[in-house]
Amino acid sequence: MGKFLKRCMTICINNFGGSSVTYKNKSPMAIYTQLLIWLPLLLLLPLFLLMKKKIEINRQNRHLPPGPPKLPITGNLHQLGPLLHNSLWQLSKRYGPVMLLRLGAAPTLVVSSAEAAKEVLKTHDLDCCSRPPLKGTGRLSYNYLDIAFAPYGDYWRDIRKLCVLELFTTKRVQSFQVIREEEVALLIDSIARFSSHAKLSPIDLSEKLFSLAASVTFKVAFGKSFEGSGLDNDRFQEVVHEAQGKLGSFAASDFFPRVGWIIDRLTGLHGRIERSFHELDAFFQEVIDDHLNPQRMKQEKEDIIDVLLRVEKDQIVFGSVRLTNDHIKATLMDIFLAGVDTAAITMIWAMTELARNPRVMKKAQDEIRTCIGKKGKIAEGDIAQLQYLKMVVKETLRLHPPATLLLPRETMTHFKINGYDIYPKTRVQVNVWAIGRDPTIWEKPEEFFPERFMDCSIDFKGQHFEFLPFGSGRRVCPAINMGTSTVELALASLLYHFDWKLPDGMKEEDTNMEEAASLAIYKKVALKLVPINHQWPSKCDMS
Ligand code: HEM
Repeated sequence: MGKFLKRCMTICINNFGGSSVTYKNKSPMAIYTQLLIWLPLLLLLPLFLLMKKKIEINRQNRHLPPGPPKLPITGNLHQLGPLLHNSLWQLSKRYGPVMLLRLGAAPTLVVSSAEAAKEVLKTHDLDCCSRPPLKGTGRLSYNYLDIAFAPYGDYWRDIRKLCVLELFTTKRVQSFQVIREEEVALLIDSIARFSSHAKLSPIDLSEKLFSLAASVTFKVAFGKSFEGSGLDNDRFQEVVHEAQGKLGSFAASDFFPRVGWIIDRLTGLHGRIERSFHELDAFFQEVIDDHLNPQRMKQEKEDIIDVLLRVEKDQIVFGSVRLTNDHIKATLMDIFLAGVDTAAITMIWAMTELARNPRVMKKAQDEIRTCIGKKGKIAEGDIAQLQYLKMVVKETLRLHPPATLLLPRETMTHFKINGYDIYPKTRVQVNVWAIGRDPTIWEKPEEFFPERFMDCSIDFKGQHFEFLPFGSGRRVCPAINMGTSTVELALASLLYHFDWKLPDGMKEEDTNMEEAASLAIYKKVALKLVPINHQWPSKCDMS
């Protein structure tokens, strides 16, 4: 510091014309002006240097989580493949369960163990329960008016409370039971017709189950089926799919905030997101207008639009939220984007695992057929008895959670995990897919073995950090009951009514298990199985 002051004095003296010759030649006014310029600098410089020194010391003291070496601009992006959860899993084996990457300009914390997940989602839930502002999510959520992508704050708390109290209560979910039973019955009928006409031909179950999830959601949200809606069913499903694809695709502006938007325009992503947004917006506006039409036939039960319009009309203010049409559309967007694929993907993986594990398939069918008998139809009230089926669903979600990395979170404060410093504005990804395969938690983790959940208290409500298909903490999925109700009823009915065979010549071990990425991770190759109408043994066979 002494040396520094001496240098400053020298500079000053030189500038004021320290040599007697120059000094003498200067007017008092010029000297005064020079003083005015340099004196504050002279006084501030030590302060500036002190601060610089402090920042350097702080930087040296920062204890950041380990992570792979980075390239100058792109950071770690080059180390990631199309299946992000898998690339991150491989990297975590090398760098540990708490790992820091830089994806473009975005520091990203990746958590891959149950203990670290508990730190993030429970101990530090409040420090990191915001969402990063991303290109696709911003546009499709009407500028974050939804629940899933809104940043943490009063607005998100109020809109989430409103939806939990009005849309996702047990009572409301039960009120949609009839819809689920009707749609599942239609699916079973269509498969039964197919199997009696095209004997021993495979059916595309992936397509059937996506349609089922979309039809249930459509009816729950809009109060009528595709057929009666006058909307183009195929186009609607396509648009929902496309929107999910856009949310799952790489947007340069999410990683390079200053220049990324140029790349997104050049690659056409910007235009594709806009198109998806406008098509879905037009669908939603059409059904809202239809609900507002005074000539519309009064429905017996309220659908989701009825509920939201009622809240809008009554001007019920939940905290800061006063609903408008954009809030209703953003909520509908969440229900379609978060609800359709997740349920369909779970059913498809469950049927895939059962097809390549005939022992498990038979055990599940025996349970269902014994409990239901020859009643001919499964009602939602029957599901509570089907304990093995529930274990099958859990085992499916352990190995194939649709949201492999949950939804991205963003930190809001500085805190420590395992002694590592985590700074504000860091993205957080919890790799629940990797945790579900952790050999220190799960014996023979790659094996599909539902019995592991027998006499075991582990469930998926967010309290067991080794099993988090619905997330945990403040941002946990608010619609767990709604999601699992469709999955359980559909699976029970498929297993009750049909025996399922692999297509001719195919062995269990040939089943394709490849994954593909969208907003959720789905089965890449469509699941095709042969349905055979179940023949109940005659009385004498049974004896
Ligand atoms: C099997 C079905 C489902 C699965 C596996 C699933 C999974 C998830 C996951 C992992 C999250 C993120 C949690 C986190 O960030 O910690 C989430 C959030 C969410 N889910 Fe689900 N979900 C399912 C069904 C549904 C359904 C049917 C709906 C709506 C009808 C829905 C609506 C939401 C919403 C609105 C959020 C955002 C919550 C927030 O950020 O506050 N989900 N879900």
